[in-house]
Parts: sequence; structure tokens; C-alpha cells
Amino acid sequence: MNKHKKASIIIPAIFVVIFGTILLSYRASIKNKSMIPYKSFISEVEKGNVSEVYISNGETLKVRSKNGITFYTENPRSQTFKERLLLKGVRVHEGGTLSPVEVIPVSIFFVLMFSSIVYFTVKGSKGQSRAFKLSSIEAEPVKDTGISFNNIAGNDEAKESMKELVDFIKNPEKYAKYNARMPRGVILYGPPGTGKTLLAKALAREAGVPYFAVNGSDFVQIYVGVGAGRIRDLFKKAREKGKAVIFIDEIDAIGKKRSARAEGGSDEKDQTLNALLSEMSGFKDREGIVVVAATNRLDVLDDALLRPGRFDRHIEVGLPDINARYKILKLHGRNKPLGENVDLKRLAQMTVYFSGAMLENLMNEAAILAARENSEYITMEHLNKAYSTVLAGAEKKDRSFINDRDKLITAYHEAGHALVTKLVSPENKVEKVTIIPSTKGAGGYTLNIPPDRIYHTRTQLLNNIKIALGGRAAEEIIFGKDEITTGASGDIQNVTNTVLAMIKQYGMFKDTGLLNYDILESQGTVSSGEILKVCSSTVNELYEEVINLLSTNKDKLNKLALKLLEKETIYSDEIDSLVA
Ligand SMILES: Nc1ncnc2c1ncn2[C@@H]1O[C@H](COP(=O)(O)OP(=O)(O)OP(=O)(O)O)[C@@H](O)[C@H]1O
Ligand SMILES: [Zn+2]
Repeated sequence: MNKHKKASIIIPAIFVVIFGTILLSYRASIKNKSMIPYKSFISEVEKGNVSEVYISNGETLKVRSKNGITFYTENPRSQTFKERLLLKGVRVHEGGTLSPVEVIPVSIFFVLMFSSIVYFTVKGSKGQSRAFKLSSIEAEPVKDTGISFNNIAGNDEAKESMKELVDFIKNPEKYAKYNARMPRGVILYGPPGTGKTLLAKALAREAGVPYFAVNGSDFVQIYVGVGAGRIRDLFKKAREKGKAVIFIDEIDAIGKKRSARAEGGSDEKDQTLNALLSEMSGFKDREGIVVVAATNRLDVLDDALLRPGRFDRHIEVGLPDINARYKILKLHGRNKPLGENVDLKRLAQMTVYFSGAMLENLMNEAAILAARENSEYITMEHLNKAYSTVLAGAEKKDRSFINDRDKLITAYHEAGHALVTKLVSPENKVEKVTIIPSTKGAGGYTLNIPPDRIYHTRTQLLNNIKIALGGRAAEEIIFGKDEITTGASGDIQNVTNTVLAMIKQYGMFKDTGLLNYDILESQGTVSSGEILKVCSSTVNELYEEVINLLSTNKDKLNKLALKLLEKETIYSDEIDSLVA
């Protein structure tokens, strides 16, 4: 309540400042434009060129010349001034400080100021101010989004995870009976245009519940408390419907890590975020409300959001690989008259790093071109032209990715990791290797380390280092020492962490002994030189080993890399058969 009172003073104050500034600059601009020195004014009077003068107590006087020009001059404030003018036949007006032109903005200013004060005082005194209700977001539920899972191509893993939620919403009683905790929040993360909104819509439709969509930035307000109020409003509306899917796009607008935020306005954001968290913890398990939030980056979100009972399911929605792109193109070409020469497979090949939205855009642009030409069909030529248009419109950082050499380097780098894994620790399953960039970096491989171990052996840790070095080693073998890239920075970070831990915490090297170096360092009894020597000699030796290993298996490395170039993503079965 206090907060609203505060706002009811702030708002008119803002009006006063804005209109005051406008008025002042308006007046200043008039004066600046047509200010003349007093001396020149007098000489004009002497020449008989002045017809009227408006005398006031202000600093300046308004003057009208015989040929109708208005100008201003300094006010001499002398006793004889008026007489002098009258003798020269000048008409003199007294007390007219404001000219008609000035009266208009001044009166607008006062009317607005007055009415806004009245408005906000009256409304503000009614507790939950109605003035804020005016700005309350239009979170009207959509009964049927019209999007089902069939309207989403690719994204198979994300789709599966979302489908699991359908049953939770439909039959919450079933899970409540077993006292299972309902998932309350899901975060979809990944690059723009990859289908996050589609997934949320499909979830609502498939579960047969209303769909509320809002944007995180709608909650970011200047006035403390408004965002939080809107959150409560939204959840109230959803509860009235019983079950629902609430979709919050751009959750980072309210859910950024508290430390990462600028000082200003964080109070408001904290309140909004807290309101969201407490609304979510307030769900009853039978309720059947699921909140789906979307963001481009998971790592910027506040940890409080990601805890169990809040947004505890995190689903990556990545860029489509060649196969998924083909499916998306087919989906968006379904209701379009495609000519015989249209080769969607080839188009899928050309569109590396395109998002689903870009592919949809591509089909649409081609359709527009065909329509403009009154062509019977959409042809490959239209699609090629549209391809250039869409590419030109894409952000630079997206475009620079589309470079065959980068693709080749990524393919060898990732193939290097996968192959070293298979060679040094065949018991580890390589789930998936891809050259499609994810939020984690340019490419990626998913490794399944057998989880049923409490301890890691020295050999395992050394193997992990070798696997991490495999990317850089493959680059060096194929492209040469001088062509190695920055792509290995994440790997090098992992290597450093592992080898340091082996020395400093696990006492796994003879030269550094069975000592905890964190303790020694805190006592100032050790210099980092010794550690550094052991670190670099260990890693160098391992790197040599990896280079040898990959060199002798270069044929397998080539096979893997080429397959990756062709398919962009390969899965464990194929990986195994390629390295067998
Ligand atoms: N996997 C997909 N299958 C089919 N169409 C897709 C797919 N991904 C994106 N699209 C197309 O792109 C459009 C935009 O997708 P959507 O709004 O779901 O992306 P988003 O991930 O929510 O993006 P943003 O982060 O920008 O909000 C969709 O309306 C659809 O036409
Ligand atoms: Zn790597």
C-alpha cells in the first residue's frame, strides 16, 4: 500500500518535470531564435520600424515590427522607456507577459498537471490503485492454441520431455495418490526461433487446458510493486480456470542472477521474482498448473528459480540438424504449391545453423516471390533467392558460422573427442556427437560416464584429460600446428581443473606428494612454480600420447568427421560401428 502512495506522488511529479521542461525549452527556443540586442532594438525604434512592444517585469520584452516579425530584446526597466516608445508612435501593451502562442502550452501544462494530481490522488487513495489496473497485462487465456506436437518438427528430445508433462496436467490425482511431486515449472532454453513457444502451446493443447502467455519484460516496471502485483494477478486468473499452462517468455527479464544485476531497480525485480517464486511454491499438488518459461541462456538465471519445486526441469531446445531441418522445411512446405525441381533435402544441406523460425521465413519469402511473379509453383529459384534474403537478414554472428571451413574444423574437433573416448575408455558410451552449436559452445559430444562409482581412479582422471585434449589434437593432426583454433578453450579449462585437483587435493603425483596444496598455499609455504611444472609436464605428455593415438587411427578420425559433416549429429550406434 505504501508503495502505491509513493507512486501517486511520483507520477504527477514526473508530469510536472516533463511539461515544465517542455515549456521552458519552448520558451527558450522562441527567445533564442529572435533575440536582438537592446541597442539594435532602439535603432529600429528610431527608424520607425517597430509597431508594438509588450512591456513586462520579465528579463525580456516582446516586440513586433511593422512588417509583422516578432522578436525579443532585453528589458531596460527604465522609467522613461514607455514614454520614449510612445513618442515614436509605438503601441505599448503592459502586463502581457505571455503571448497567445505561449498561453497554449502553459495552459495545457496546468490542465494536465492538475488533472493528473487529482486522478492519482483519488485513485491512489483506494488502496490497490486502479491506475495500475489500467496497465495490468492482458493475460487472457487462449482456449486452444491450435498448435499440437505434430506442428513441431525435430526437437525430438524436447518434445518427449514435454509430452511427459501432459499426463501430469491431465491426471494430477494419479500422481498425488503416490505423493509424487508434480513438476511445477519447466525452463526451455536455447537460441531464438527454435520452437520454445510452440512447445508450450502444444503442451496446453495436448493437455486440453487454457494457455496464458506473458513476456518477462511486461513485469519490469518503474514502480516498485507493480510487477509483483501483475504476477499475483496472472496466477489468480490461472487458478480461476483450474488447470492451465502459463508461458513466460524471456524469463531472464525478471529472473537474472541477483549478483549480475545493476544496482538500480533491483528492488523491483527482486519483488517480482519473489512473487513468482512464492506463487509457484503455493501450488497444491493436485492443481494441474504448469509454468513454462523460456530463455536464450540458462546460466544467467538466478539459482532460486532453478531449485526443486520451482523450475526444476530444464529442457534444451537447440538448433535443428540437417535431418530436423528437412522435416521443418517439409512441414512448412506442406500447404504450399512446390514445383518439381524443389529439392528440400538439398535446401536442408544449405541451411546449416538456421533456426526453425529462419526456415519458416525462408519458405514464406519464396512463396511471396512466387506470388509476385504469378508463378504457378514455388520453384527452387525462388527458394534460392529467398535463401539469400533470409541469410542477409540474419544476425552477423549467425552468418559467420556458415562457413565450410569452420564446419570442417568443428567436425574434426568433435570427432577427436569421440574417438579418443572410444580408444582410451571403451566402457564409456558416447551418446551423441554434433557439430550444431549449443548454448555450451560450437559443437558438442555427450558422454555417458558409468555413474555407479563413488571414486575416480588415477587412470580414469588421466583418461578424462586425454579425452578433453582429443579435440585440439585432431585439429593439429589434420590442419597443422599453425592452424589450431580457439575452439579448445573450454577443454583446456577442464584439463586445468582436473590436473590441479589431482595435484592439490588428491596427491596423485610423486613430485608433489601426498599434500593438500590449498592448505600449504594459505600458509604461504609453497610457490606455484613447482605445481606449474608438474601440471604442464603431465599435460604435455598426455597430449603427445593423444597425438600418437589419433595419428595411428587417422582413418577412423576421417570417417567420423566426414559422417559428422554429412549428418551433423550422429548417435552411439553409428559412432560404435564407425570406430569398430
Ligand atoms: N521445430 C520447429 N518446427 C516447426 N516450426 C518451427 C520450429 N521451430 C521454429 N519454428 C517456426 O518458427 C516460429 C517461431 O518459433 P517459436 O516462437 O516457437 O520460437 P522460440 O524458440 O519461442 O523463439 P524466441 O526465443 O525468439 O521466442 C514458429 O512459429 C514456427 O513457424
Ligand atoms: Zn572440445
